[in-house]
Amino acid sequence: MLDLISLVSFFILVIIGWITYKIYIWPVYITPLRKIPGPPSESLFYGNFKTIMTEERTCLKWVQKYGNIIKHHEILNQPALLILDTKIIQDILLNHVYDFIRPPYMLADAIAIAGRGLVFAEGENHKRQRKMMNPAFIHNNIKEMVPTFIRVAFTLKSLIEDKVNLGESEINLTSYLSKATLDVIGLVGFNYDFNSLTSSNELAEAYESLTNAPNSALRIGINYFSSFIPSIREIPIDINKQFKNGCAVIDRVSKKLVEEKYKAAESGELKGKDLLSLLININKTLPIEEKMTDNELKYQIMTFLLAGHETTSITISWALYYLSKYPHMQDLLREEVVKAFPDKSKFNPTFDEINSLEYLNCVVKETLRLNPPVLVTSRLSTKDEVFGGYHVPKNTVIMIPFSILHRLPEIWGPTAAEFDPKRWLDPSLIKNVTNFNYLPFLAGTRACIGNKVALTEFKILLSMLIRNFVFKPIEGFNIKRRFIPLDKPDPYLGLSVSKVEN
Ligand code: HEM
Repeated sequence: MLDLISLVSFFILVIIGWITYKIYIWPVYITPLRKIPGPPSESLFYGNFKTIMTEERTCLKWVQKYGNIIKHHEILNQPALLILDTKIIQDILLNHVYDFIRPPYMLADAIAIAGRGLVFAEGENHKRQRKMMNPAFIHNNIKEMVPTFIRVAFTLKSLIEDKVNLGESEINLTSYLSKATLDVIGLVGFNYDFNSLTSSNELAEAYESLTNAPNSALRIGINYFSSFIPSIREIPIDINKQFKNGCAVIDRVSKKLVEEKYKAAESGELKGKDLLSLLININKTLPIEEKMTDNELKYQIMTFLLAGHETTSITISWALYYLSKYPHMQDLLREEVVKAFPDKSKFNPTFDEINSLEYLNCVVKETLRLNPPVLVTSRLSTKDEVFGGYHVPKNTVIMIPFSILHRLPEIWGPTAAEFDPKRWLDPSLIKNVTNFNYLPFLAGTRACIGNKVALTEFKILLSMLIRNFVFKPIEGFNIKRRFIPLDKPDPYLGLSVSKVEN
């Protein structure tokens, strides 16, 4: 009996020792990264992760104190690097892009939802998919999407107008904007009409349940550990059941969409200008070794949804938030839009017309500077590296924090923290801005493939709203930021809305 107790005690001591070594002794005293300056860890569980995601001011102080290469601690206290040095960023994102992969944590669920489409493909697989997909995103194809953006913008405008006409002036715009951009990406991405602005839909519901469930500790824990212990997803609890049901709906609907398009392509009838039709038509012309598989094509559907839906609606939300806070900027933008499109019932801009509006362009750039929906990107080094004279071993997690780079006073001046669209017209400031210190769409080989789609869609939806409505903050309604997984207004963007009378 005593022996059994000793054995169990010994076993427990070994486990405690191993955990202590992994999350305390190694990260603090042994890792080669300990020689790199940085803040002390704030928690054995979160490390400095929460601060990095939510406290830009503290991070800016770290940059002043420790420089552009900062050691910090990730979840479970694991040592990692924050990189703000633009030369090193260029190496990671461009010159040696395939030496840095996405870290495995949090990846299993994302891959279960979106598969190894473009966002989650690595190495040669990514190279092949990207080469094949680039032609679908050329200028001329995006021009063809403009009528769809305008059509959805009119539906959005009518629904908000109906509310205002009913005397409901305080409106939750998050829900409208999210539905509008979902409808847009469904139509331009794979010619699928979610119609979510006006009805419910099983794919929209599955997608919503997977991406917008509340951030409980259990959900985050399962999400994190499922990358290392996949069987966690097999435990029969509600969170896992919902997850599996959601993935099953996405799989079934995406498969059907690809099959239908394949059939149309075989009989030579696939004339659609949506991205999936373009991809299938491009795929037909490629040699076998460059072709996308059926599964890869199916994965792109969810990839477009995940990458292109909320990112765009959140950007419009923040723009409206700032414009409601600063009415003179809202007036300036409205003047520009009214001047370009005097008759609001015939708002029908072309791609070139909408992109020629100077102040609108400044508003989108400034919104994406202060509130890039993707706050940070992470990579894992697959080789030993030397950064700024420091040895960085293989398997180091590296974070590039866009929101901090976008607020550095040495680039953006003393008003870096303020929303000021006109800064983009100041040549002395703009000369400091490069592809590797202003990164709302990333840069280099893995930069956002949909950035022109997003910018044009943003401009058309925002112009439609500003042309038709006046937005003001609701007294006493406090809007905060929810940082994870994307930086969005919390609890939602609620604004007081009235009609522009003439
Ligand atoms: C304002 C809207 C958008 C923002 C701010 C944005 C931002 C980004 C960022 C930062 C990345 C790089 C992520 C990383 O590697 O960690 C990215 C990648 C990507 N985005 Fe976007 N995006 C937006 C809209 C869109 C749209 C509309 C689409 C599709 C039509 C799209 C498709 C993609 C894809 C496929 C990738 C992966 C590219 C690759 O790895 O080669 N995005 N986006």
